[in-house]
Amino acid sequence: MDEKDLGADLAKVLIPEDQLQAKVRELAAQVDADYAGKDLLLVGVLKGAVMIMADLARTLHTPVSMDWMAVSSYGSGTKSSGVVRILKDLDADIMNRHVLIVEDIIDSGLTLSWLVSNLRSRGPASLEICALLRKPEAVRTEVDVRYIGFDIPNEFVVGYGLDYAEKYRNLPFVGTLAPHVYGGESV
Ligand SMILES: O=P(O)(O)OC[C@H]1O[C@H](OP(=O)(O)OP(=O)(O)O)[C@H](O)[C@@H]1O
Ligand code: HPA
Ligand SMILES: [Mg+2]
Repeated sequence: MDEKDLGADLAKVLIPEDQLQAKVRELAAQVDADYAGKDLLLVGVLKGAVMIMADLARTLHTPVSMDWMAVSSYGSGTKSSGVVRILKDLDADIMNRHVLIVEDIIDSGLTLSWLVSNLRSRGPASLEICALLRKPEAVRTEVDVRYIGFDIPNEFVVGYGLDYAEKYRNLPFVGTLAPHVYGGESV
């Protein structure tokens, strides 16, 4: 799918597919350098992180294990409810393991700050974050993010894992949603 197939729902392409893939290679090179010789567990945050998790894991040379957590704070809207719920917990015990959380986006930062304190209490050997996208508001949270793909403007974005009401996750690029699709509600 490319820009010609945007239809009426998407306002514009913010990050085209080739830029996403180039960034994945950059992030993977940094992770490879930092975790050489270590036993690394990637923790993907469902469902948004599915694409970045799959692409990052495939690009890494470091052998990794992969586990998933599902938490939800957005429901079907464009605003964080502020309440984080665990929908699916990790299968793995992360005590004494090197853990890298893989996220699609840090928006308000609520999800990650909650997740970091939750996972830290389980005693990992190390705990770092890799997030593909970060919005300006996230800078205000205390979460220390080791690997960042792109800093983006404060617009609601979809594609490459990111949804609006469970749609658009399968777009291979990141785009902004036309305001009429979500009723012009501010993000
Ligand atoms: O920084 P925050 O404001 O907390 O927002 C970021 C989180 O919100 C989205 O998840 P969502 O709850 O929509 O679940 P999903 O990944 O299944 O779409 C996104 O995937 C992040 O996990
Ligand atoms: O901009 C966004 N798009 C999709 N999901 C999100 N979750 C937090 N922010 C966003
Ligand atoms: Mg979502």
